Amino acid sequence: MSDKCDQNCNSCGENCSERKEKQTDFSAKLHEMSSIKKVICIVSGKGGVGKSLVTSLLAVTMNRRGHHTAILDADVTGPSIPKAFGINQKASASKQGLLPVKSRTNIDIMSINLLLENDTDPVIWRGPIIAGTVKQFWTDVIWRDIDFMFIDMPPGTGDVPLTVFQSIAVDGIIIVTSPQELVSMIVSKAVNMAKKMNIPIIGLVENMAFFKCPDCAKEYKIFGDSHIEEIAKKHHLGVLAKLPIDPQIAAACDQGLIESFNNDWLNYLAGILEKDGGK
Ligand SMILES: Nc1ncnc2c1ncn2[C@@H]1O[C@H](COP(=O)(O)OP(=O)(O)OP(=O)(O)O)[C@@H](O)[C@H]1O
Repeated sequence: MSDKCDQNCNSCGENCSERKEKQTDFSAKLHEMSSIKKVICIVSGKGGVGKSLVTSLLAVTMNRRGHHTAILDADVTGPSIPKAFGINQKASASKQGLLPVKSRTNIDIMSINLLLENDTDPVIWRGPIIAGTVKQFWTDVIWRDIDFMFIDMPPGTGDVPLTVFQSIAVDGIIIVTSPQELVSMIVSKAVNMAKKMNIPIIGLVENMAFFKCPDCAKEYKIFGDSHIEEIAKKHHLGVLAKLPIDPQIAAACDQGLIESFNNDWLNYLAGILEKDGGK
């Protein structure tokens, strides 16, 4: 029996000979020195729709509005957060736990790329190891006085998102989509997963919704007409933001300067998050 036994086999992860019942509660305990008021997951039904971009911009927006903000990069096989923030240094540790790296504007960040020796090393791990790593970002990192944590989830509805939802106390999710064919089905999958896990859906964000010509200000729908309003209505959800295709934002991400990019795209969403408390 573990020295920490609280007689609750249901939530205990120890492989103990005296186990009385199967583990059904997979929730993981936040590090004892951490304090996080709100945890928001950014998800997408498929890859490449701009989930990491929305996570980064949302963290920057909330930080500018005076909230102490953090990003947990759960996209372990495709971690793009450190690059967008221009972070080159590695994470350090104290005796008590791992310490997130601070961005230029004081956003706390943890990502697998802050732990690997080389940023270009591929993470060739199986699902349970990846999921275990994300869990450790929750249990072993000291997240001090965080108002809003944003989790950049891996794309899809597979093993890792499932483990994250089971182990981390998530307050809500934001689903990112783009105006392409198949999106309706893919959003439905993400919505249904959240419903099955009993996690509140804050709403939808459409990325790459249009391109605004810098010369004549005409808007072009590069990926065709959007069906986001119908999809949102079908699931009784709100559309929280529509982001344009903007070459400047792509350049800012590539140069590690996302914090210097000025826009008001996510202000409405920020207001909704604030209304629900968190600071
Ligand atoms: N609105 C936009 N305008 C211009 N470039 C964009 C926009 N949204 C995303 N991009 C670019 O598209 C690429 C993919 O975006 P991002 O990494 O955010 O997607 P993702 O959904 O997180 O991808 P993955 O599922 O692979 O993790 C990045 O290079 C990003 O800079």
